[in-house]
Order: sequence, then structure tokens, then C-alpha cells
Amino acid sequence: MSKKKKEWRTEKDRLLSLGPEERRKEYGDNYVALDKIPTWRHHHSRESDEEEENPVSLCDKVSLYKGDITILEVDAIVNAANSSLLGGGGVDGCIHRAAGHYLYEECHSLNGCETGKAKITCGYDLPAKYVIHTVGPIARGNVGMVQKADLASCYKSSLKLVKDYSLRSVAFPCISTGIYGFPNEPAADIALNTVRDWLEENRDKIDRIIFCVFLENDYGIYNRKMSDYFPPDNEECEEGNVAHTEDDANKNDAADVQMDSQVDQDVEMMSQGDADVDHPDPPSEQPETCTSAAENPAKELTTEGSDPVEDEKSAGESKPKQEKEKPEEKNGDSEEGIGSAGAEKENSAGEKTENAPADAKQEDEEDQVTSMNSKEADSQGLMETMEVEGAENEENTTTTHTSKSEGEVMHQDKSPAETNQATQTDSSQSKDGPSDKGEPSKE
Ligand SMILES: NC(=O)c1ccc[n+]([C@H]2O[C@H](COP(=O)([O-])OP(=O)(O)OC[C@H]3O[C@@H](n4cnc5c(N)ncnc54)[C@H](O)[C@@H]3O)[C@@H](O)[C@H]2O)c1
Repeated sequence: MSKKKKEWRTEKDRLLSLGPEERRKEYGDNYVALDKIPTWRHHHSRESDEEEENPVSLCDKVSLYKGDITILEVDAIVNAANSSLLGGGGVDGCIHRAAGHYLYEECHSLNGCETGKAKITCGYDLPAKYVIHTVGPIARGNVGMVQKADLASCYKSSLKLVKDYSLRSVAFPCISTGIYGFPNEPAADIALNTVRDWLEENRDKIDRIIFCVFLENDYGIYNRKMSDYFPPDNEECEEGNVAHTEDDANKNDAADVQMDSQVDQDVEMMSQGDADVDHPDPPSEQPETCTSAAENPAKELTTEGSDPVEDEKSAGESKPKQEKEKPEEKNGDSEEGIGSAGAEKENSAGEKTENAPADAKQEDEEDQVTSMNSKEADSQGLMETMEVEGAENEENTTTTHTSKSEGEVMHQDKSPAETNQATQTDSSQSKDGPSDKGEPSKE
């Protein structure tokens, strides 16, 4: 076994054997503790959840959080990855940047992941114990049955790993709504609907599911929809959280009707040429790069910011560039030059620092990994371009068909180790199942 492989496995076993206080010594004070994130019941009141002795409703199990997912101190954060699992841009880039090179090493041993499936690794330098990597559908504005089913499958596959590993808290980003172009509103309906259905069957299996949004637009959408899926059931709830009286069945129907009509509206808009899916308008808000916990996580993210793809290119070097490239220098091809948006950290003196490696040797190593990362991700980006073009060509002759991946997820009934392996894209079985310290519960 090469030295490198031993290192990531050794590090993984070491980290997963630490208690909470010891773990905090590893990642310092740049984190947001779970008890600082209000449940949906208390979202507007900002009350602490201590008063809730026996959470009775699903609105005590979910939260809406706006900010950088890499600083959440939860059992697992979900990464919107690409099929190579070798990092890239957007939230994927932030997570890899913040977790450090061991994450890349472990991901490399997983041999990729199929759309709609999920695989789990250690969180390494993150406050989160684990990272669940899932690959969303490349929608580019076009949302058919397959894309909808694949997106739902991302949430189901991730939650299956949460259950298999007996994790008690998990945070989801807005999967596929960034560079993969899934319209934000239907994506939110699919996320909320899938999580609500899972919670109804597994409410005692988890303490908290956090919808972690990054954009102002997504915050507005989730803020508006959460109570439709997770209605607080006691009257004194915050004003604005309407208590629903119809039974779950009606609620499901209402939610499904709402989701379908919303998706139809979006598809209608697209087909009227309101959006050029090949060259979508630059998002009205540019996501900021990863923020630091020192800033108020609930603070509204400003909408101006750098272009994520430009940043990713520059961040592909060993240190993310701070200033945005001038427009005339921009290379419009989002599949090129993949790097990762730099995760800014705050040192104890409160100055923003980058993840500057501790010493030159580590810096060289990181640079090697980064350049390997960006080379592999570049080829991945190329593959993604082909995939997207393929998908777009196919679009003209698309006939709907049920999603294979969803079928597989529904019938997937493997042990966690097999599950983590079952989503391999090639025949070789991973030699690197979860380490025995991180062994999931056998149910
Ligand atoms: N190939 C590239 O050039 C490239 C560029 C950008 C992103 N990516 C990434 O995009 C692909 C997946 O697309 P996607 O739309 O599922 O993901 P995405 O493009 O990362 O967007 C998903 C959502 O995550 C949000 N987000 C970004 N950073 C953070 C953060 N630190 N914390 C919380 N949320 C955040 C983002 O605003 C969006 O709402 C993967 O290839 C991945 O590598 C690749």
C-alpha cells in the first residue's frame, strides 16, 4: 500500500475516533455549532431550541441556514459533486478546499459516482465529521421526468447514508441549481418534498436536516416554502408560519400539484426562449466565495461577487486570487480551468487568511494535489461539456422514461460498505470501504 493511501486512512481513523472537544481542537473556532442554528419552528423568533423538550413536529427537525456549508458543525454535509468526485468548483470546490488534500485522496479511491447516487467520506479538516458526495442531474434549465427523479434520488441516496451511518445531523446545499442549471424553485420543491417524505418515515432517526442556501434568491424561495412542507403544529408559532389543518395526504397532494405546476411553468418559460439554456444569462446574483463563521451566518449575502467560474480558474492555483478577472479576460467556457473557490478562514486575530499551508513542504504537496485536481477536473469539465452537449442533443429527441437511478435507489438494500461501493461507476470494488471506526450501524 502506497504511503499516500496509508496517510488518508490513518488520518480518517484518527479523526473518527476523536470526541467532540478533541475534534474542535482540530478545526479551531471557525465553525457554527448546531445549537446556534434555529429549527424552522423558531426560525423567525431566533429563540434557542432549548425550550423544546419533546420536539413533536417535523418543523423541529429542519432548519433553513444561509451561508457557507463548510463551517457547519454537523455530522455530515452534502457535496454537490461531479461524477469524478475529484472536486471542481462551486460548493464542491469550497468543500475540497476547506477539507484539505486527504479528502481528494479518499475520493480518488472511490472511483467516481453516478448521477443520483451518493458516497460518503471523512470530513477531514471540516467541522463536519463526514462529507456525503452526490451527483445531481445536469439540467441546464431543462427539467424533464429524468432530471426530477435524479435530483430526488440525490436526496434519497444521501439520506440513506445518513441512516446507515447513524448520523444525527446533515446539511444539504441546493444541489444542481448552480452550474448544472436546475431551476431553483422546482429544485427546492423536490428537496423539501423528498426530505419531508423521508422524515415522515424516519423522524426518530435524525435530529436535524439543514437546508443550507447560499444565494439570496434561494433563501427567499425556501423561506416561502418551508411552512408548506413543515407546518408548525402549535398555534403560538411565529407569525408567518401558517399552521396547516389539512391531513398529510392533502398536504402531499397540494405539494405535489404545486411542484408539478411550478416545474411546468419553468419549462414553459424556457421553451418560450426566455432563457438561452446554452448561454444562460449570468445569474443575477453571483455567489460569494466561501465565507467564514466569524461573519454573521444569517447575514444576507451580498449579491455582487466574483464570477464562480473565473474564481475557480484562479483558485485552481495553490492560492485563490482575491480580485476578479477583468471581463475582457474572461473565458466564457465554464467547463475550463477548474479550481475551487478559496475558503477564507479567520485566524484568532480576526484577520482573513487563506488556507495557507503550514509549511513549504505541505504547500508543495497541496499545490501538487491542486494541480492534479485541476488537471483531472479539467478533463472532467471537458467530459461534462460533452455530457451536457449530449444531453442537449438528446433533448430534441427526448422521450420521457423513468429514472433508472431512482429505481436502483428504491431497491438498493445493501450494507453501508456495499452501498458506498454499490455506486461505483466501474466494476472494481473499492478497497476502501468505511474505516472500522466509522463503521455504520448494521440494522
Ligand atoms: N466544471 C466547472 O467549471 C465547475 C464550475 C462550478 C461548479 N462546479 C461544480 O458544479 C458541478 C455541480 O453543479 P451544481 O449546480 O450541483 O453545484 P454548484 O455549481 O456548486 O451549485 C450548487 C449550489 O451551491 C451553492 N454554493 C456555492 N458555494 C457554496 C458554499 N460554500 N456553501 C453552500 N452553498 C454553496 C451555489 O450557490 C448553488 O446554489 C460540479 O462539477 C462541481 O464541481 C464545476
